[in-house]
Amino acid sequence: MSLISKAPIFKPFTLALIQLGGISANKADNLKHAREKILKAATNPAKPQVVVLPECFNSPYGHVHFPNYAEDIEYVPGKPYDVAQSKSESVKMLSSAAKEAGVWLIGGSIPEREAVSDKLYNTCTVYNPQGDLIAMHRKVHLFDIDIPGKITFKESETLTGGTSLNFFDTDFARIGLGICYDVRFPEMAMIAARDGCHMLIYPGAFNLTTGPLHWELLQRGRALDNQIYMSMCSPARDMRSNYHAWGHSMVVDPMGKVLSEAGHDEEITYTDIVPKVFEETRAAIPVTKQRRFDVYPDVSA
Ligand SMILES: NC(=O)CC(=O)C(=O)O
Repeated sequence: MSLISKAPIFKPFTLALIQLGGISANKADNLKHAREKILKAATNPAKPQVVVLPECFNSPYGHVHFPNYAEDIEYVPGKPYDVAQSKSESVKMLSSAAKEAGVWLIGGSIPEREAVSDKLYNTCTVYNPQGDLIAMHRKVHLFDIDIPGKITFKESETLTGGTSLNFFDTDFARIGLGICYDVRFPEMAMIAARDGCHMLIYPGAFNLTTGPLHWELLQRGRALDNQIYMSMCSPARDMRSNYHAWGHSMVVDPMGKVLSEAGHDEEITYTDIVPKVFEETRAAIPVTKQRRFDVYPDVSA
């Protein structure tokens, strides 16, 4: 018997992706700017129910910065979390912004320091419209790449990979979480889909080498393989920073069609998520019912 609870009935909703610009070395400025954009997104005539920030929105992106910006969150899954007692100023801001805006908020990611182990993680926190912290995801797969002459990046110099897969339920959908490089690991998306997720949302920050080649391809691949909605939310590109984010925050439908795509400057996109497409795709191309676990193993089992 599966321990996974029944997913909520999938209903239409609107998703806002905040492709945040101007992320600087000043954390207070980053938090203030993110808060303004959350409230701006929520008051848009599109009336989004879910608002998303990008990966590493409160600090410059780079392993050397993580220790200096890391915050102690102390969230225990399944246990109530008292935001008023939180040691994390980013959690406090995100919680109050979600409450004021009255939206589900996927708070991008921030560097986290777990006090008991002194380990650092790249961590996404999620809030309901009452401002409660209801889910957390620590980037499972660390971004360690070396493309000669192009880009070398080693998150594992300072970070530890998370050890759990995570999703959360709203009143209208089950949403799976990942962060950036996690999208390269199809098993994670496959397991989320088999666990009943209707959509995957990954804050991310691809770069000018992998972005043009892989950003869209990976999202369309994950969407199509699993017949699921898929979205990634990037920071805006800043050529004065050390890491040049690709931008192009995106939403893809279960047929693999790109529904919205930002440019590379600061921008907020609004996209309607429609259950009909999810259901029609699965009915028309019944791969979800044609798996041959007598021939190959079920990685989600
Ligand atoms: N920044 C990341 O985690 C991932 C990335 O840029 C890539 O996979 O390419």
